[in-house]
Amino acid sequence: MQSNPESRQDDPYDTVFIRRSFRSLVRWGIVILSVINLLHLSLFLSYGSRWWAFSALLILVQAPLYLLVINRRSFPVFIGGLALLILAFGIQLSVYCTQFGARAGFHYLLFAMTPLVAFSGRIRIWHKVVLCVLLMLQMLALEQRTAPDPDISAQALECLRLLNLATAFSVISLFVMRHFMVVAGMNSKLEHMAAYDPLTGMINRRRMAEVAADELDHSFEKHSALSMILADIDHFKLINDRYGHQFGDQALLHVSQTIMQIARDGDSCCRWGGEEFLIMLPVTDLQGARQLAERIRVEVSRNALCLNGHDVGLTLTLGVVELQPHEGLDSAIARADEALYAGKNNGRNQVMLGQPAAQ
Ligand SMILES: Nc1nc2c(ncn2[C@@H]2O[C@H](COP(=O)(O)OP(=O)(O)OP(=O)(O)O)[C@@H](O)[C@H]2O)c(=O)[nH]1
Repeated sequence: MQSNPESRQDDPYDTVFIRRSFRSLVRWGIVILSVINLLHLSLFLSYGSRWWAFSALLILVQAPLYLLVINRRSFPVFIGGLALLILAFGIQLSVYCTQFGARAGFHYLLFAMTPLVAFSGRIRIWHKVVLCVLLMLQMLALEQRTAPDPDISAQALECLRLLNLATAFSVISLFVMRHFMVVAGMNSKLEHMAAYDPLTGMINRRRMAEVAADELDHSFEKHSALSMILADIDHFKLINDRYGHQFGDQALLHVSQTIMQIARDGDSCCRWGGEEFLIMLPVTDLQGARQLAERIRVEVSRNALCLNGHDVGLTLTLGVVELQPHEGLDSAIARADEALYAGKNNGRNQVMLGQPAAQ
């Protein structure tokens, strides 16, 4: 069995998707950190504090680490750069808190680290809990800091506190919202993958079972007719063997497109299996379904596929049934299948009507 080298089988929370999402969050975090550092620098400058020099030094030290984390594809380099960055950030906050006291609110920025810990992939859950507890302890320790003689005015301290508080709030909101959007987007992609055939774009067997159950209920409630067509490409194995699987796939696509063009809006077209298609026709009786099946058959047989300048003809055999009152999906499909194979035995390239269900 092939496995993805990037995914770890023993940890369901560690997926390629989570890792990509985490890296993207880290990139966002770096952009935000750069902006905060610049804001701190300009605040120190505007209030005439000599701490602007420390702030500028931090920017110079952190810049190469940003590049290391942003550009590297190798995990050890990425995680090493990130660890150094987090260490530098932790030291930065501790120094600021020691210098200005908790009143300046630098420790609030530690809150903003929690989404990064929570959304990371390779760290196990209990390691994340330990990291969050460590963050909390550091925050509580910094919260106790007092600075009787900060090198800055009370007004500047208040500005710093508001800036740090607003930053922590914004970063958490941004990370959580961004992660929600990524997860929601991924979820709808997965739902689509679970319901559609990637080659033809038709709904798959799994989704068709749900659609058919709804159609059965609806036709039962409204006492309306409901029919189905099971179509199978003739001698498809021969086509694959003679012209190759790629051409076989092209043939499947061609037939599926013909079916979808001819079917009406309310009809449901499904790739039922390898070279089999199931079409559900609400409010359609047996004769209506037979006519539609005949149109599909004629259209497919008329339009040959071109391969290296040669025309390769395709034909379909189709089994058609109208569902009988209280008949289940399995029974109707079994009747359509019988009709289809009767058509195969009768020479193929034809539409066969199913026998009525045994009462
Ligand atoms: N290219 C391609 N071939 C497929 C796909 N799915 C199934 N097949 C092939 O379809 C062929 C079906 O062959 P059979 O079931 O023997 O039927 P047939 O050759 O069409 O014969 P009749 O149905 O009796 O006319 C097999 O060779 C499968 O490998 C697919 O997605 N792409």
